[in-house]
Amino acid sequence: MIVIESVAQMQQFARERRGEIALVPTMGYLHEGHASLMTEARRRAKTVVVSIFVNPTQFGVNEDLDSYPRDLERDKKVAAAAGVDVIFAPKAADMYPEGYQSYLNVEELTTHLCGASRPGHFRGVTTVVAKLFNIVMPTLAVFGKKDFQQLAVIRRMVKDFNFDVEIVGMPIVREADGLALSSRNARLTPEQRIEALCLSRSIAAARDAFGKGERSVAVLKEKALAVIGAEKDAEVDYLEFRDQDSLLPLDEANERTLLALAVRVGSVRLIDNSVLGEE
Ligand SMILES: Nc1ncnc2c1ncn2[C@@H]1O[C@H](COP(=O)(O)OP(=O)(O)OP(=O)(O)O)[C@@H](O)[C@H]1O
Ligand SMILES: CC(C)(CO)[C@@H](O)C(=O)[O-]
Ligand code: BAL
Repeated sequence: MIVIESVAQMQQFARERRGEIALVPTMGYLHEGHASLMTEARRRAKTVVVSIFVNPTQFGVNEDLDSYPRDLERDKKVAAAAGVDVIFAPKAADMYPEGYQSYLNVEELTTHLCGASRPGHFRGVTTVVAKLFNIVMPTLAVFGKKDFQQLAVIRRMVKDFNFDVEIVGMPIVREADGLALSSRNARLTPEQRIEALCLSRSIAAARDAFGKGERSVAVLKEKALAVIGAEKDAEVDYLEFRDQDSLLPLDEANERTLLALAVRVGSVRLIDNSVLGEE
């Protein structure tokens, strides 16, 4: 495994391997969720590139860019164990040099859910992912369904801008107790780590009621919110039942309905989701 920091060197490497590259875009502090994406990339392509870049353009001014966990030495071990060929870890000044002024935006899908809570976030995500596609030149890129809206936005961008990249979505990897793996979990205190279970437990409550035949979104929402309301340090950012394609609100739930939520546990904002009719 090699580590490439320079954009120009990465692009040179990609030119030589074009047609056989799978990309796994990440912000680092790698965990088993990321490893599942790397394993899928390894299965599908001859050359696997993992990008590690805490992208400043997707963070709002009062967000956690500075406190976002980083540890390249640890990341190298996780990536090597998953059979990764290249870690691409560029510097912000190389990705956004002086004079930089170009952005890509998906208009409609980004107005909902995380896009509403984090204005400008998805504009930063699509911009950096488009840049990564041009630098790494992958034939396929693997993303996690934990960031369900991000995956939908990227699929839209690829379609609208005719990127010649296959997008692969992978299931959410969870701890044994149900908490979705996330780099930000590292910032939870032991007490908050227990409270953070309210995300997956609220999903379980809604799924349970749905399984018993409840279809009213108002009732399902009340049941899911009650689980989070019982926690001292947990504050709901949003908890929504949406059409999984348009992300628009619904009154009646069905098998394809997406339950997506973002909850602040102390100062740590966590997300989770589930499609009601899926495992
Ligand atoms: N638990 C998980 N299961 C599957 N995929 C995941 C999981 N966590 C993250 N991913 C995916 O890994 C990719 C990189 O995500 P990122 O580096 O932001 O990790 P993260 O753990 O989601 O961090 P954050 O704390 O910012 O939520 C994304 O495609 C994301 O959906
Ligand atoms: C896709 C991504 C790597 C872009 O910075 C990021 O949003 C993430 O880690 O999900
Ligand atoms: N996984 C999404 C990256 C972010 O929260 O900025």
